[in-house]
Amino acid sequence: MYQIRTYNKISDKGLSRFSKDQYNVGEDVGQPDAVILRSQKLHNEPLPESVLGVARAGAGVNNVPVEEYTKKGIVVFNTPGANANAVKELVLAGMLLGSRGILQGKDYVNTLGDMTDAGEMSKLLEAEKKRFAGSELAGKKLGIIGLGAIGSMVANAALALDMEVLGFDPALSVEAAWRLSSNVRRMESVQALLSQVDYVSLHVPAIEATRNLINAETLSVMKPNAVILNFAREAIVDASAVVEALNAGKLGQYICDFPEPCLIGHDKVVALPHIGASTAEAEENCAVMAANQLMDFLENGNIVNSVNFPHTVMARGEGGCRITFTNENVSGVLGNVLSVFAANNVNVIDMVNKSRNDVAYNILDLAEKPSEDVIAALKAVEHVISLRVI
Ligand SMILES: NC(=O)c1ccc[n+]([C@@H]2O[C@H](COP(=O)([O-])OP(=O)(O)OC[C@H]3O[C@@H](n4cnc5c(N)ncnc54)[C@H](O)[C@@H]3O)[C@@H](O)[C@H]2O)c1
Ligand SMILES: O=C(O)CC[C@@H](O)C(=O)O
Repeated sequence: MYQIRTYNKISDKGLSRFSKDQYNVGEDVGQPDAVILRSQKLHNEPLPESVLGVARAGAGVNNVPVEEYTKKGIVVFNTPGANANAVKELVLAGMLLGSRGILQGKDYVNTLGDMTDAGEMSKLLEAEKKRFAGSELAGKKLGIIGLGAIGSMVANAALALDMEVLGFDPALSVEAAWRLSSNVRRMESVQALLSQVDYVSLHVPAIEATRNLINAETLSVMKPNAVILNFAREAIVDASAVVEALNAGKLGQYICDFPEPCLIGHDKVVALPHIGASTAEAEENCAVMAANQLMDFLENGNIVNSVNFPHTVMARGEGGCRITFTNENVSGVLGNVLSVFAANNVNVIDMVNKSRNDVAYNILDLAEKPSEDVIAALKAVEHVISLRVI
């Protein structure tokens, strides 16, 4: 039986992918082979040595100590694009909240609970509604920083709303470029983008290069009425610099999915409780994708959508036994492993060897299962980090 530990509320549609006769799944699983989670922070949570893979049912992996796990040979997966539509829709809602007096108008109407005369109420509302007038999105400039799964969807939707869209993404993937409308104007720097836009939406991962991407300096080039939308991560925006800019009349509004104490109650802030991906559809998509990836990894050794290991897939063939191993990405390791097979008359039928940064990953199909001594000799090869017999 494979053991899967879960953190957070993972959609049943995903968890039911794990067949009951092959998988034991739950929050209290003691010696897990794999972990599936959403936003649980794993940085200070020691994982048992038994863990081979960690699947983030979502896009961001800043809650997982990826570098540390890579050194241990733990494969980290995410679910690219699986919740992108949910985030896109909330960003659109965020832009509408920023452009019209929707929340303010609703709050005002709710103060009229003591009125009993409908005619009086109607007269009052018609007199007061000018306080809640807004402007349209059509014709406004939206800047998007990060044009991956979410950013490209937001860009295309904004174009459909007749907005002018400017984008910045120095590492745009080919797939993302294919998804993106050619009407998005490419900008060469964050500053150039920020200085022109009425709205800016952030869709970059929280990594060292994007920490406090929005700060006092970058804020200083923005239009005084501009609206920042942050549905990416807290760490990307210096919230105290944002509050200062809002208070000084140098920024229009801040609309985000990441409340911080300094933002609470500010009348130019709309802060939501990290619900960008909280739709039934997104939760299901992420959970199903994460579960499928984990099953393929545990049962076949295949690696799809990992953030730290190379994409490695080999169809199951005639072999009687499959071995996978991870090694430090230095020369000679594969040769030394194959020498162990040769010295012990083990026939390798098929194999694939891929590398990514400091790690290499290998799948080998063998004619038959090698002896325990051979497996021990393989594990002892210098620079081999971990090895499984499937
Ligand atoms: N609010 C939520 O619930 C929610 C849900 C999903 C994702 N997210 C966040 O949104 C982020 C983006 O998600 P995605 O699915 O679009 O990911 P993605 O990987 O498809 O896209 C990220 C894009 O950012 C670009 N990028 C990286 N560094 C950059 C930089 N310094 N400047 C400009 N562009 C840069 C990449 O090239 C890539 O195209 C995630 O990492 C996650 O933190 C939040
Ligand atoms: O699981 C969630 O609710 C949030 C997921 C989101 O932050 C992500 O990075 O995909």
